[in-house]
Amino acid sequence: MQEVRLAGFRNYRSLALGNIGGLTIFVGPNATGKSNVVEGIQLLCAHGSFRSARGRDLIMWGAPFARLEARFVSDSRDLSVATVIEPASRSYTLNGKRRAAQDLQGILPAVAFSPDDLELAKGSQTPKRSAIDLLGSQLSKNHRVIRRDYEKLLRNKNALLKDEASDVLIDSVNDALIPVAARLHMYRVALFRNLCGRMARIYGDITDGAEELSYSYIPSWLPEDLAELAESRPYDAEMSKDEVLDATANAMFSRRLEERARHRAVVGPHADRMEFFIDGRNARTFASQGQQRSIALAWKIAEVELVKKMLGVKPVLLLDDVMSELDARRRSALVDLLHEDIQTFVTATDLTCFEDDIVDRASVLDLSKAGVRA
Ligand SMILES: Nc1ncnc2c1ncn2[C@@H]1O[C@H](COP(=O)(O)OP(=O)(O)OP(=O)(O)O)[C@@H](O)[C@H]1O
Repeated sequence: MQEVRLAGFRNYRSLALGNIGGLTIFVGPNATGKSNVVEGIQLLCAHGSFRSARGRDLIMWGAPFARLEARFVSDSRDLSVATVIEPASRSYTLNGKRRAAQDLQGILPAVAFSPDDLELAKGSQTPKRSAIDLLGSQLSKNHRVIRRDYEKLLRNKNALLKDEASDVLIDSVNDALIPVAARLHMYRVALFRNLCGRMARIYGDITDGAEELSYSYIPSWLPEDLAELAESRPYDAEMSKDEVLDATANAMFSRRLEERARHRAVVGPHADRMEFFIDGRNARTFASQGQQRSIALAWKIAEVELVKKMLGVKPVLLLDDVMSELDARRRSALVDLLHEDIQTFVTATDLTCFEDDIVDRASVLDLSKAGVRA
């Protein structure tokens, strides 16, 4: 990425970054807009962001729309991508020509790591599902399209359940939902398995082989006794697409009264869970904060590896405010990536958490300085 421009985005009326090198460190006191720049770059690359904000939150207060643009070289070609964000819609261009978001997928992939990711091994499941789908959407157009279709159908179903619609209407939306749910499940599980295989090795490296990382992917349709078991020890069952289809359809049927009573869908990939285990014990309940952070770090390093392997390009790495959150050992695992010739943007309130050699080869941009923000 050689150039980035943000206009009417978050707290930036206009920000232009040119001659971008391998490593850029954005510094500035709290609330200067460091995370905002990183979010803008991630939206340009991944067409999604670690903050999952609505359009109207991304547009500068009072501005009609936001425009993000990046110039970069891919396969020796000069390319420019732009995203225009309006309150209720987004549009994308490649070299000035209008494109669908999925057509730009994977051209300029990004891996972002923010303090929220440090919670990836903890309780809430939503960030894990979002992280795996955001990664999948960058790696495969199909994953993106299926996820979008699934979310649309799920919104329809939830609206019907809320309105206490007739069984006929709910059955018809279920008929459309089941195959899409099964496909999204298959994509997710394959990706999660691939990611976790790498994470296990990376986690072993971070802990000098002293601890073993394993995982469970717990589908929402798993019977309660098996789901409980999968929460207490690693679970990774291989199932064919037809088996997943049947399991989804059966669970939707057997839990239809529960869905009616709760006025929302309880079966489907939006309710699947992912758990990690250290030496066979559930990390959510037993891991120390440091161990949970190592899992998050292993997840992110594994994402970088996967993007490189599957897309054949190095992702842009966005490290928002995480350096100061990691101890020296974990920071050094992350810094190893900075030596891998991966274009990286890092934010920090000051430079104290960086080794001298890192600062020496970085472009340091103080976002609080006049002239940086117009
Ligand atoms: N749509 C918007 N329009 C204008 N300003 C916004 C908008 N959204 C967020 N902001 C402002 O942007 C400011 C900077 O936010 P940002 O999260 O980038 O700060 P930061 O430099 O990363 O801070 P910290 O070091 O505390 O994480 C915040 O004060 C916020 O109120």
